[in-house]
Amino acid sequence: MRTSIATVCLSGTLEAKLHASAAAGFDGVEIFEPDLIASPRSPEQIRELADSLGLTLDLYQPFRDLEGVGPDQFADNLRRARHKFELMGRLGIETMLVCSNVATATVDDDELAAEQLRQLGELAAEHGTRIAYEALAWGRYVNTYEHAWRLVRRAAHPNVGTCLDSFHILSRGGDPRGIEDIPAEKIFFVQLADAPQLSMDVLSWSRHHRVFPGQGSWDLPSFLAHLMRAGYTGPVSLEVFNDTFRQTDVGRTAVDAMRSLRWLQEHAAARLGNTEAPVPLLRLPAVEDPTGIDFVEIRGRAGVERIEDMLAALGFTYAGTHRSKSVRLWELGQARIVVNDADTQDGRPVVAAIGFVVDDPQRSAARAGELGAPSVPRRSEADEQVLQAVRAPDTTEIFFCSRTNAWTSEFSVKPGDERATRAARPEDGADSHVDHVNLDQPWQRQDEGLLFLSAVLSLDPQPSLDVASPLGLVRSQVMRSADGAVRLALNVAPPMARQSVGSHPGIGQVQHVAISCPDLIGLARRARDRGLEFLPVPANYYDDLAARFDLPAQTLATLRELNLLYDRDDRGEFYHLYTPTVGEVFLEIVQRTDGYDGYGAPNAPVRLAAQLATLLD
Ligand SMILES: O=C(O)c1ccc(O)c(O)c1
Ligand SMILES: [Mg+2]
Repeated sequence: MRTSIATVCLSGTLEAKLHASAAAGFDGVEIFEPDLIASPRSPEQIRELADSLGLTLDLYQPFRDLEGVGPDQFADNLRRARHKFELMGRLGIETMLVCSNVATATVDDDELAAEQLRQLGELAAEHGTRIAYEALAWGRYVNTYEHAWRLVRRAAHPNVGTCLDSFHILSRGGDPRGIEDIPAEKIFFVQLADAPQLSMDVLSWSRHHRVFPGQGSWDLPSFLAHLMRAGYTGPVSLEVFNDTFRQTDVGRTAVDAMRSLRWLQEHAAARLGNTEAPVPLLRLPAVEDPTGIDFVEIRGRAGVERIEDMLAALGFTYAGTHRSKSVRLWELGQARIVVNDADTQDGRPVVAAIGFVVDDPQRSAARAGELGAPSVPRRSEADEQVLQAVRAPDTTEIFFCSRTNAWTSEFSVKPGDERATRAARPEDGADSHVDHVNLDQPWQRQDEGLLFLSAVLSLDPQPSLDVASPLGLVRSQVMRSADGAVRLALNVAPPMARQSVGSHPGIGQVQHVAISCPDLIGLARRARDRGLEFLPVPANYYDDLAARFDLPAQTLATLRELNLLYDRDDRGEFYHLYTPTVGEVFLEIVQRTDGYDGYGAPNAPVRLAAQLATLLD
C-alpha cells in the first residue's frame, strides 16, 4: 500500500515537513496550498527536493467553492483553476483536490454542479491533470460521499473522480460500506483521519481534533478494508488537522503517523480475512496480550534507599543485588520492584522501566522496531539474560520478558547486606502482583502514547476521565490487556500541577506503582508497626464515605485509623492506601474484592489534594 501524508499534519517549514515525512518512511505527500504559498522555495525547487528525498507529490489541495454557482462566478473559478493547474505542472502533481462548495454555492442543482465539474475536468485534461472531488461534511449542498460520487458519475469525465475522506464520512455517521460500490478507477484519492467522539460542530471538530488512525474512536481498519474490497490501489494518505501535532516535534509526529498506518494495515488485513487486497498490506510480527507485569524499575541517584525502606516496611522480601550492576531486587509475591542507583535527568527517583511478560520477547521486540520504537541499548555480561527494551513516547523503558523470570537468578544477597535482615517477611506476599502503574505523560504525547501501547503491546484504551486536582484537571486514560492482568494509567496533568515546589516535583509530575494484596488492613497494620506513615487522609473524607456507603462503624473506624481509602462498584469493593512520595514516585497498595474493576477514581481528587498539602507543609 502506498502511504502518503498531508503537509498540514506537521509543524515547521515545508522543507522540514518533507524531510520528516521521508525519514519516517512515507512514499509521498499531499501539498497543502498554504504551505507552498508561504515557502520561499520555487515550485521547481520543492519538486526537486521531494525527488531527492524519494517522495512523490501525490495531491495539491484544496481548491474551494467551485460548483453550484452562477455563470460569472464559474468563469472566475475556471480562471483560478487554470492558475493552479499550471502551478501543478511546475510541481509535477497530477491530482488536485476539489472540496464541495461551503461558501458561494447558490444553486442546489445536481445537473449544474455535475456540468461544472465536467468543465473543470476538461480544463484539467488540457493541463495533463485531473480533479478529485471531496464532500466536506459541512458542504452547503454536497456533504456526503454518496452525493459527491453521484455528481462525479454524472460529470462522466475521465479526469473527474472522487476523494474519500474518512473524517467527513464517519463524523456524520455515514455508512462506509457503500464505498465498495464505487468503481476503483473513479476513486482518485483517499484521506484518512480518526477522531475522538465529541459532540460539537463538525467543522471545529475536523479542524482541531482529528488524530491518526488508532488514536480515536472510529473503526478505521474496517474503513480501509472497504477501500480494499472496492479495489483501490492508490495512495492512502493521512490528513489530520490537529492543534497538538501542528506545534510539536515534526520528526516525532511523522513517526507516530507512520506507526498508525502500519498498525492500520495489519488490522485491515485481519478484517479482510480471506479476501485478497488489491495491493499488498504490510504485516507485522504477531502480538498477543501481555500476561502480566514482570517488574517495575525505580531509578534514581539520591533517595532510592527511602523507597527501599518503604518496600521493607510493606513486607517486600529482599532478593539481593545484581551480579554486575548496581541494582537490587525486592519481591512481594509476584510483584517485583527493581531499584537502580543510576542517575536520572533530575537526579530524582522515577519509574524508569516496566517489564511485560509476553509470549515471545524477540518477536515483540522485532514488532516494536517495525513500529518505529527506538530500542534502549543494554549492557549485559556474557552469561546474563539479554532483555530487549524499547522507549515509549513518555521515555519509560518497555522491556519484553519471558514467563520464566530467569533474570531474577542474577540477584543474590551478599554477606553483610543489612537490607536482608530488615526485610524477610514472606508472610505478606503470597498473591501479590503489580496491579497497575500510573505514568505521567507530557501533554503533547498522549495520543502518541496511546497508539504506541496499543500497537506495540496490544493494550486497549479505556474511556478517558478528568480527575480534579486542586491545580487543575488531570486527564487520565487507562490502557489495559483484555483480562486486566496489565493496566497502565496515562495521566496528563495541567501546567500548574507540573511545577516543582522547591526540590519536590509537582503533584502532576509523579508516577506511581500500585501493588495488589489479599489483606490490605493486615498489611497496613504491619507496615505502620514497622514505622511507615501513609499519606494522611482528611477526616471529611471519612464523613463523606459514611454518607456514600452504608459501611459498618467498625470498618469505617479502621479505614480512618489507617488512612485507607474505599470504593465500590457493582461487582465488588476496593481498599487502597498511598505511601509518601519519594522523588517522582509513590506506591499504592490495593485490595480488590469480587472483581472490582476500577481504580478508586472518586478518591483521586482527595489523594491529589493530600499530596499537595504535604508539599506545602
Ligand atoms: O477543513 C477544510 O477546509 C478541509 C480542506 C481539505 C480537506 O481535504 C478537508 O478534509 C478539509
Ligand atoms: Mg479531506
